[in-house]
Amino acid sequence: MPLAAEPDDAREEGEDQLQLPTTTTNGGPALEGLVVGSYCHDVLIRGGRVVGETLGGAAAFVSNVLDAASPQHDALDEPPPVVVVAKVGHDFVYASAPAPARHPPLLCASPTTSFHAQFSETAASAHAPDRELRRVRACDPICPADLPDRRFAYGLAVGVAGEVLPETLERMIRLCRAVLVDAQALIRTFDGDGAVGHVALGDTPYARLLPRVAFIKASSEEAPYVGVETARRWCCVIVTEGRNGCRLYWDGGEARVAPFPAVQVDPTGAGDSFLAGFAAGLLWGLSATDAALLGNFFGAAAVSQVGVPTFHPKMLQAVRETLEEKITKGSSPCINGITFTFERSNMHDELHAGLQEAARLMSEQQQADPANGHGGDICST
Ligand SMILES: Nc1ncnc2c1ncn2[C@@H]1O[C@H](COP(=O)(O)OP(=O)(O)O)[C@@H](O)[C@H]1O
Ligand SMILES: O=P([O-])([O-])O[C@@H]1[C@@H](O)[C@H](O)[C@@H](O)[C@H](O)[C@@H]1O
Repeated sequence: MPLAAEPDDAREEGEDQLQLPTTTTNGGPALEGLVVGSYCHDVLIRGGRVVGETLGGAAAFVSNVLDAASPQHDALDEPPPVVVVAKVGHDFVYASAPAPARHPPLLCASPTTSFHAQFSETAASAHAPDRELRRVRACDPICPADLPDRRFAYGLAVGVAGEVLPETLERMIRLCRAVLVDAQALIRTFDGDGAVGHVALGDTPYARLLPRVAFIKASSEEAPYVGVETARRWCCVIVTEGRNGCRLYWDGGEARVAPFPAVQVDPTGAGDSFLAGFAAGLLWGLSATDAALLGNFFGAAAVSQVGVPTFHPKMLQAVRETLEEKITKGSSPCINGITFTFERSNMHDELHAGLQEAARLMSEQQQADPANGHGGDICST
C-alpha cells in the first residue's frame, strides 16, 4: 500500500532546501505535527432557541487532544510541538480560549467562519444525523503559502468549511511524512443558504491525492460519499459510528473497535477528537486498530461536554499510565515508521480495559460538574 510514510518525494523545485525536523536528544526526528483547518464560531440551536455558543472548528478540538494526549518528549517532559494553521476574522471571540491561545490563528479581513447547528428535538438514533449544519459565514481559505516552509512528522487536514484547498492538501503531503485527513474537509458542499451537503470524493480534485494520504476518517453519514471499497485500496479508511465505536478498512483487512461509555450532552467535535486521539495513538507507537481505541476514548470525552472539552488531570494521568504500562519501552512511533501496522495487537483488550478505567474517572468528573462550565446539556429531550 503506497502509504506516505516518508515525506513525499515528488517535490517541487526548491523544496529540497526546506528545513528538516529538528532532531531529539536521542537522535530520532522530532515528531512535530501540522494541523490545517480554521477555528470557527458554533451556534447551537434547539427548538428554534439558541442553547449554546462555543468555540468550534476541527482544529480547536484536534489541537486540544493532541496537546493533552501526545506522548511526552523524554528529555523535555512536554508533548511534541503542534503547529496549527487556522484563519479567523477580527470578530473572533475565542482568541483567549486555551486551544487558540496556545496555537494563535492567522487574522484575515473576512469574518470568522460560523456554523449554526440545529439539533433535533427527538433523541438521535445511531444512524440518523443528530444535527443539521449551516455555514453562515466563511473565512478565507488556507492557501499553500500559509503553511510553514519546513517538514513535519505528520499532518492533519481538518477543514470544516472547504478551507483546505486541494493545492493546500497537496502541499501538506509534500511537507509531512504521513497525512491524516478528515473526509469532511474534502466532501462538504454548501447550498445558497449555507446548508451542508456532500459530494462524492471521486468527483472532487482531492481524489487524485488519496494514494498519497495515509488515513482518511469519515463518519457513517460521510462514508458512502468517500466510497470505502475504492478508497481502502489507496489508504486506510476509518468509519466512525457514534456511540458504537468505529471500523477500520485497509487493503486486505478490517477491524471493529469497541467504544467507551459516555453520557452525551453535545455531539459536536466527536469526530475531530476521535481523529486526534487516533493520531496520538500512532505517536505512542500503537497499531492503527489499537490507536483507534484512543480515538474512541477521546470521541467519548468530546460528547460528554459542551464545546471543546476540558480534560481532568487525573483522567489524563490514567490514560498516560495505561499507555506507558502497555507499550513496550523502545517501541517507535508508528507514524514515524516506514509502514504502518494495522492489525490489533495482543494487548488490545487490556488497553481497552485500562482506558475504561480512565473513562470511569471522566464520568465521575462529569457527575461532579454536570454543566461542565459551558451551559448544560444540548442533547436530552
Ligand atoms: N454517544 C457516544 N458515546 C460514546 N462514544 C461516542 C459517542 N458519540 C461519538 N462517540 C465517539 O466519537 C467518535 C466519532 O463520533 P461520530 O458521531 O461517529 O462522528 P462525527 O462527530 O464526525 O459525526 C465515535 O467513533 C466514537 O468513538
Ligand atoms: O462534530 P464534528 O463533525 O467532529 O466536527 C464539527 C464540524 O462538523 C462543524 O462544522 C464545526 O462547526 C464544529 O465545531 C466541529 O468541528
